[in-house]
Amino acid sequence: MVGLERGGGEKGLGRALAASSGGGDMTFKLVLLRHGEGAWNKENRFCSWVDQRLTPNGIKEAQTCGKVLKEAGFEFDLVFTSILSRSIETSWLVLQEMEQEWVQTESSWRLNERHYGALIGLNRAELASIHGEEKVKLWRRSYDITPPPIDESHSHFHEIYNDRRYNYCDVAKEKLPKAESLKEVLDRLLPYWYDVIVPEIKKGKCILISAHGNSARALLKHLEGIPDDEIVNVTLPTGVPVLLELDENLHPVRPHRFLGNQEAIQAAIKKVEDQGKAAAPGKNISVSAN
Ligand SMILES: O=C(OP(=O)(O)O)[C@H](O)COP(=O)(O)O
Repeated sequence: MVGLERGGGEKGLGRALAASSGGGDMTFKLVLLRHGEGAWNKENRFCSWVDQRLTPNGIKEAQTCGKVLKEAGFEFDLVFTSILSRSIETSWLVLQEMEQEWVQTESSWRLNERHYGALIGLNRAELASIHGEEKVKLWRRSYDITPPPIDESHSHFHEIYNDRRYNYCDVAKEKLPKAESLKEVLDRLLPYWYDVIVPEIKKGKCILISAHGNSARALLKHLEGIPDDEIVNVTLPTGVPVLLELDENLHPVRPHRFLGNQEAIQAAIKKVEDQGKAAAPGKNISVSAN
């Protein structure tokens, strides 16, 4: 369990930083979150736009996250999620734990996980044993490499594109991505960030964004100006709140902070990184190494 006592100094953090003016300068706080563990996180498969539920462990992670944020004194005014169930379910559990279930929530496909194209459903370790760990790392963590696109022959194509949640997007269904690099995630996320989220932050609202490993990485890259060749080293664990403190121009006033037990968080990051290590070759892997 993530314990505040070990991290130290987090009690009252939310209150102290709530759009406050310390020394005359406005500081906005924003909490970014990758949802709790989903079924395919556990199976080490690229989940992406396939709608998977939280595992019992993922539910616990979300509840622990809620406890951490409550203990730190956060009072959210608005929550944003993707339209994938695991990010929505995580936000419910966090708010429930914080006794803030009433907080308004808005969901957009623009916060969805990166579209992993033809890699969706594949096991990372098996893929690494075929194509090599370096190639899998490039697919997972590079900035501008787009994986092979999904097509109708993919076993999850129709499940994704016939899902009626995509009828309500602000782009036509046929224009939705078929694969994305991190750069392409940022391209579709930024209009939502600037048009919808930023105005709310500038009103002084305390915002939680419950998103995904790569949609959260893309936003973090943008906000912190992380260079293209350094974003490869940024990995987010499931269910751990990331605090960003921004000035009035939405520039970070200090580097982002993971809230909770720092030892446990570092171990969780390593676990996500290790998902790309090679294992014995499996069956049913049919992606071309282009
Ligand atoms: O669905 C995914 O991310 P999510 O669990 O944050 O929604 C991706 O499969 C994450 O894969 P990655 O950690 O290899 O980028």
